[in-house]
Parts: sequence; structure tokens; C-alpha cells
Amino acid sequence: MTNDDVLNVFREAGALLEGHFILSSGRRSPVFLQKALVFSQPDLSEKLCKALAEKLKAKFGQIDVVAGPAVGGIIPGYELARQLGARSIFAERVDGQLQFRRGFSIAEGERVLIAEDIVTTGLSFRETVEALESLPGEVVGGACIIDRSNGRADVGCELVSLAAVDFPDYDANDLPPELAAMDAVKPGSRGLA
Ligand SMILES: O=P(O)(O)OC[C@H]1O[C@H](OP(=O)(O)OP(=O)(O)O)[C@H](O)[C@@H]1O
Ligand SMILES: O=C(O)c1cc(=O)[nH]c(=O)[nH]1
Ligand SMILES: [Mg+2]
Repeated sequence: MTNDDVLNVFREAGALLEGHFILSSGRRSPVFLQKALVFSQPDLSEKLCKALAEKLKAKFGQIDVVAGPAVGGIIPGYELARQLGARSIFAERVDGQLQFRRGFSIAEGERVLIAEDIVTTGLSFRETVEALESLPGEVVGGACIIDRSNGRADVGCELVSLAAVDFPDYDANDLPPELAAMDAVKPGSRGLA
């Protein structure tokens, strides 16, 4: 799939939003990819993850465990695991810190892939890498559906994206006038009680 093919899936699902958004990192953007609207359609999740899984097989070979950060990483992580013949686990925030709970485990020597929906600054990805450090297994790399930093984000491991695009984001104290004129909304889960 090309970048345009992937963006068209989001556009047709009504998931390519315009406005004033507060991102997970606290940065602001006039564009938001509401992935939940795409992942609410299993055929679309399957289509995107199948194309991404082909790239991942070629790059990393055998994967035993796919680990994604909640909430956004759960569905693509599960569908990628299905496509790759791997297990799927997820990390969730406890007092703001990502932890693997619910009895999830990784065995010594297992090959682990980190799966995300969207990468902006790479912060959530790096936190997932950190959460995996105290567990057995080898992180062989990472995957995301859309890298909106177009390859600039440091994710703490080798990243394969299905699409890489350049969407603007700004410091909250340095907004362009058209964004400053709009009320901001925060769609993600980070920081919610
Ligand atoms: O690269 P980053 O700057 O970390 O931004 C990307 C992250 O932001 C979103 O998660 P969010 O914390 O908003 O919550 P969600 O997963 O519940 O949507 C998205 O799912 C990624 O995890
Ligand atoms: O950076 C984010 O928080 C973010 C951006 C985006 O486009 N979509 C999303 O779910 N999160
Ligand atoms: Mg997330």
C-alpha cells in the first residue's frame, strides 16, 4: 500500500480530522488521525495490518510476541500478531507508567515486536521499549500504521511503518494564529484519570 492508499483508508473512515488537537506528547496539531474509527472496522484493520505484516516478515523474520501500548496499540498489535503467527500482549498505564499486567509474560529468547498505531514524537514507543527492559525476550524492532513524523521520531528501536507522512505539530506556547483562535480538544487516553 502507498502512503496515499493508507491515508485514503483513514479519510474514507472519517478518521482524518482537522481542527486543534492536543496530542499525547502535549504538542498541538491541526490534524488528527482518529485510528479508533478505522480499527472499529475489522476488515480495514485486517487490510492495513496484512500489508504491514508483509513488510515486517521481510525485515525481521520470525516474531514470537507482539507488544503494544494501550489503548491505540492493542488492536493493531492483536491483528499483526494474527498475521505473523505470534502472541499478542499489551502494556497499560498505571499512575502514568506503562506496565505489562494481566499475567502477560515473555519467555527467555522470544523475539518481540513493538506495535503502535500512530507515531508522532516516539515518546509512547520509547516508554514501551523501557517497559520491556525488565522482561525476558529480545526486542527486534517496532511497527506502526502511520509515522506522522516521517521518520524523524526516535522510537528507541528500528521502526517499520506502513505509511510515513509529514503532519505539522507545534509547541503549545508557540501556536500559529489559526490554531490559537480555536479551542483545543484532546482525543487520546494519556493523562485521563
Ligand atoms: O509518538 P507519541 O508522541 O507518543 O504519540 C503517539 C501516541 O499517541 C497516541 O496515544 P495516546 O497516548 O494519545 O492514547 P491512546 O493510545 O489511548 O489513543 C497514539 O496511540 C500513540 O500511542
Ligand atoms: O500524537 C498523538 O497523540 C496522536 C496523533 C494522531 O494523529 N493520532 C493519534 O491517535 N494520536
Ligand atoms: Mg497510544
